Amino acid sequence: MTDAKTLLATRRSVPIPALRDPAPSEAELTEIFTAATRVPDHGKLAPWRFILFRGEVGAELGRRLADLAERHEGQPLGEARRAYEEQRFTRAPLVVGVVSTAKPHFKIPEWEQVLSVGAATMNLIHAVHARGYGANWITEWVAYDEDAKALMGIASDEKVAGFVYVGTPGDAPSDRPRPDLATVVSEATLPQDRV
Ligand SMILES: Cc1cc2nc3c(=O)[nH]c(=O)nc-3n(C[C@H](O)[C@H](O)[C@H](O)COP(=O)(O)O)c2cc1C
Repeated sequence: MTDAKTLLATRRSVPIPALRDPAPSEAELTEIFTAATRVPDHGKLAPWRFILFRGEVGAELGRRLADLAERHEGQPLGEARRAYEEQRFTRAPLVVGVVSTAKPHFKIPEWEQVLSVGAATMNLIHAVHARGYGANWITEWVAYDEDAKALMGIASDEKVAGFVYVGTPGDAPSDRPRPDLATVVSEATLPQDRV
């Protein structure tokens, strides 16, 4: 298990084609989802849920999403595009759909519920990486298309936070530039006195 300091300092997304078998075991997945659901959550609403896409169901959903894309676009998909859509849930050993179930609440702002799904997604990713696996958080059109959501069993009042692709990384990915802290961190200032 990678220690927390190293994990936070070094984690980065693994390109999806570099995510190979094996996926985390079922016992590891239980630990990973336990970590993913251990997040700040104002009001203890658990305003998120997780869907595992893998195996034959993942393959069949990919085929149906390819058909849906074709219907939407009104013409046959090219060979490469069809393969891409069909392999949406099989190009990594496991894809976790993270769904926001945030809704209006008499006390807890919906915005705070939405923030909690981001925290859950990031905890999921860190828990995956801590165990030596790799992850990549993407969305793409299927996250925003109501017909695609219905195919994936996601209600119209739910939102897709992302699809987290999970597997064993091949090569370590090179890093990418990170923000200059001076541009994003500042001391609070007092308001200017107005005359
Ligand atoms: C909500 C969300 C959705 C994203 N969707 C995509 C996507 O559809 N396609 C993509 O290439 N990257 C997407 N990204 C960015 C990837 O996660 C990207 O690999 C990542 O930002 C790289 O940074 P990292 O190395 O720190 O993980 C998304 C990121 C977030 C937070």
